[in-house]
Amino acid sequence: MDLGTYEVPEGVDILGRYDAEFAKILTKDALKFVAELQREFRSDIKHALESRREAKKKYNEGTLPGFDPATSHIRDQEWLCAPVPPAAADRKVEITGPVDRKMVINALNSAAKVFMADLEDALSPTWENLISGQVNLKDAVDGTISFHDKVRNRVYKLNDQTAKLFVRPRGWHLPEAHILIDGEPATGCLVDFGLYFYHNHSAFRRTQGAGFGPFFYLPKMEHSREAKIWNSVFEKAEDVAGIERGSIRATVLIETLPAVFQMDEILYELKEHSVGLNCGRWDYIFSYVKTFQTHPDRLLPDRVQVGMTQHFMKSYSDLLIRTCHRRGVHAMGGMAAQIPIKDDPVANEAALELVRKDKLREVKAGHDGTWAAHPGLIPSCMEVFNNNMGNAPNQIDTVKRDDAANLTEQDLLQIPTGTRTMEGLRLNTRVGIQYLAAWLSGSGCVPLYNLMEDAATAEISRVQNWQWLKYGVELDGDGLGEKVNKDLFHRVVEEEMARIEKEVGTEKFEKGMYKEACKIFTRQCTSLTLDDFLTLDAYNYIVVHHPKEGTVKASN
Ligand SMILES: CC(=O)SCCNC(=O)CCNC(=O)[C@H](O)C(C)(C)COP(=O)(O)OP(=O)(O)OC[C@H]1O[C@@H](n2cnc3c(N)ncnc32)[C@H](O)[C@@H]1OP(=O)(O)O
Ligand SMILES: O=CC(=O)O
Ligand SMILES: [Mg+2]
Repeated sequence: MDLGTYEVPEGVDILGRYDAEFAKILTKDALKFVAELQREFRSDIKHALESRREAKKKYNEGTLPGFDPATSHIRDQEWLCAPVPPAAADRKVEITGPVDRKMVINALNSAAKVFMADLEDALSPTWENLISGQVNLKDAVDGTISFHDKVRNRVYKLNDQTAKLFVRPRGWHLPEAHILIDGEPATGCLVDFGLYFYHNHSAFRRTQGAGFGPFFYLPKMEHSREAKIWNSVFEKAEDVAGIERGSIRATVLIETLPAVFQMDEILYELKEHSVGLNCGRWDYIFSYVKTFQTHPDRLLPDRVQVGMTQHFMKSYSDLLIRTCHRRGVHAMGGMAAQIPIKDDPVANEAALELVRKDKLREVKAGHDGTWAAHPGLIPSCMEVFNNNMGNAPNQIDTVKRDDAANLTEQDLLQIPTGTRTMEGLRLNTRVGIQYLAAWLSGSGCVPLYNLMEDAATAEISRVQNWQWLKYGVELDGDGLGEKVNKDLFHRVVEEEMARIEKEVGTEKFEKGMYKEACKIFTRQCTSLTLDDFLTLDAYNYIVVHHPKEGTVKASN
């Protein structure tokens, strides 16, 4: 093999930068496994994405999402998912975060029960982030990961006790443009899953999973047919690795509006591989707007007013708990957006109190665990769950929530109450542009105005602006009564860009990607038809091909 080139199997091309560390992940055999997954499942994935487009067309024509009469037998009959593996029984608090080396160590050491290593909402999917992330995950599973912060002369290493690792690959819609398989970009999540599984299944099962694993989180699905593909991917991976059926376990995020009507069906498809569902509340709100993009009677109030106590959000969480516990698996809660505020103890305590309140609501409702965005939140979240669950690892058998069986389609779709304001429009714009600027620079999760912002929260800002513009809504909550139109929006964009420059400083503003972000965000908010995802268009700006380094073909 030439120095500086990846050795690839037939039909695979690598267009990303060569790096000797990356080559330990992008081995010929690992790439062969990814290519096999791609070839076996590409037509199913294509069909699933086409079905999403057909469903969107129906919703745009006025149909409301709902339970599918054709699968009522799955909802009505009694059946159980495979028993929860002992290694994943206690998931009271799960920390999430991108796969940055230092953060992986900090998350594993955080005293959370689980670390969800995120290749999705919290990660900008640059080649560097993704493949160095795979290096970090492998070193983490091997137990050898370390990091030397030279500026602070601090060495990071794993504690004796660490959180259990779950990995969240990208959603089905995202391509991996640096890896071509038979001339086409690979499916991002198959690259993420395939590389991680290939390199880590054996060590994970030995050291973390007590014979089970690896463990995954599966994002942004809209229908059980997508869960069926994942189940087949898992079966194929188990066969290739020669491990028992049901070794791999996954928690599916219920974070699209169509999927809330498919929770039993999704668990059914993944019956042998399931370890529960999770309330991905931020994408869920995004999906509510997206699903009802052409329904002016279902506009949301300001983003900050759409909390978990709104009837449609509470109904979604209650039904998720009931469904999971009926099927014998975890019902995981979601992410509070507040993070520690370093320089203001009073504001910090107020933020912590909001997190505690959110977690108390979750545990009392019957959730078995929750998400935390930052290590500083783990003690408070853990305290709330321990105080309310005692020594039990979960509430699967104790809080059945049969009362939620009566929740209807109307409950799940009920329009949230609240108002729309100029400040809501401004905040959407300011946050959307700053988040996108960070994402284009390689950071997929950032603190903005003392809240965590990631791809899911930024999506809410984008689609809400788009919808308010499309319907010229009246901003009725601040007494100003302005109607949103293009002139107003362009003025807001200009003023918010000036505010951002003032806040971050001219030097950072000029060096950063703010102007590019503003262009993309403004285009997406004002386009005739709504883009499905902010990150699909933005992805084109972070793809960096290195054709000169190329790849060297090797025989199979
Ligand atoms: C909608 C959804 O999908 S939610 C799931 C996706 N979102 C996430 O995963 C959020 C992850 N969280 C984060 O990325 C960060 O906490 C942010 C961006 C929100 C805040 O970041 P910052 O303000 O830079 O954090 P801060 O400076 O307070 O960090 C302090 C320390 O905690 C560490 N830290 C902060 N968050 C995390 C985390 N989630 N995992 C591991 N370590 C973390 C930092 O690395 C830093 O470590 P150090 O003291 O050793 O240097
Ligand atoms: O992925 C989680 C969400 O809230 O979105
Ligand atoms: Mg999400």
